[in-house]
Amino acid sequence: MSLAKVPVTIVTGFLGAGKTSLVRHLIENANGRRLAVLVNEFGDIGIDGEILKGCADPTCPEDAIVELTNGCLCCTVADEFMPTMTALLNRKEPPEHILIETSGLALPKPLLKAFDWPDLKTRITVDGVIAVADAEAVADGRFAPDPELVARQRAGDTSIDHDTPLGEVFEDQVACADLVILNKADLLDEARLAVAREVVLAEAPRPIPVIAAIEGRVDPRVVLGLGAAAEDDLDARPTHHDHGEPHDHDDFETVAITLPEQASQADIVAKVEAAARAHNILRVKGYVAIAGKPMRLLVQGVGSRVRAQFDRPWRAGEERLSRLVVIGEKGFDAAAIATILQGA
Ligand SMILES: Nc1nc2c(ncn2[C@@H]2O[C@H](COP(=O)(O)OP(=O)(O)OP(=O)(O)O)[C@@H](O)[C@H]2O)c(=O)[nH]1
Repeated sequence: MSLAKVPVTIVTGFLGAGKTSLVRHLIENANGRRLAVLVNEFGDIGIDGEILKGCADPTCPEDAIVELTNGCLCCTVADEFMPTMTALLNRKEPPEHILIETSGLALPKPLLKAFDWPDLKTRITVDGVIAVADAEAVADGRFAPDPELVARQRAGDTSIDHDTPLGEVFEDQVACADLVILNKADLLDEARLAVAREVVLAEAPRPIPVIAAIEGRVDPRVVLGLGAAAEDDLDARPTHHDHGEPHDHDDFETVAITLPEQASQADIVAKVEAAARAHNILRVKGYVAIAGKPMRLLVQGVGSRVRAQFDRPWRAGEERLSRLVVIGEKGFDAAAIATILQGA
């Protein structure tokens, strides 16, 4: 057995920023390197795992893509995370690199701490923490209330205060990162991209590279092999929960809404857009059955931007079930959203 530790890359980033797109790109461009992927999502519908299994190949076979949907990885370390990691490491052909996609609501630091456990530390090293950010959302000030203020504060070197749950999650993710990817660069011009970059740099507690990307397309050599050994470097990665406060998941709410078969792709996209305009929805994703279509439709919304594509045929015997997971800040009006989505 080799004594070399297996490198692990943790991919963090807010809901809908492009983590799955990045992981998918890394699988597709593995250059023969044997990969394993662990995906964590809140909610019982594992959509990211489904998407990623769709691009499984010999270097990253389907059974090396594992999904844990039972909540926060770091809260299930003993019961789920450790056994899963051990099983991946004990595969007959062990992975040469492991990618972990965290839930968009997860704080990466508590997970990072799990790698400091003796059981894992002897076998694994955290090669790097990659934070994927939605460049448009960052430039729009959806995480930092006022990007210009942030830039001014940065110039004055005062620390920036966040009191929104969104801001806190974003701040913790950037604070933990070895590299930030400003994804969705296609949606911004150079000037707004520069604003987004400023916001990220203002958040980062230490100098880190910030690179722009579209659909997570970044050269794997830039993302993998950072050699950060992040598990030995926890103090450089501050979090809102360093002082003993437990983190909870109460700031956000997830509901799964079952829908009847939809008349057309345009129909369901229009409904999701309408719901997102009327309510403060952070993320929508799921599969939908369209009348007369043998393929299932993958529907994804981030804020009010909605995308849909047919991904694969419904399998023989598989129920043509349409279900969308909707995530919002706590207290959002799930019933009203369901009414819009279920509307005829
Ligand atoms: N315009 C644009 N859309 C993108 C880009 N990258 C991803 N998307 C879309 O953004 C949505 C979210 O992408 P994902 O890769 O699933 O994001 P994620 O961070 O994994 O999402 P969660 O796992 O739900 O947090 C999808 O509809 C993607 O097609 C990009 O570079 N440009």
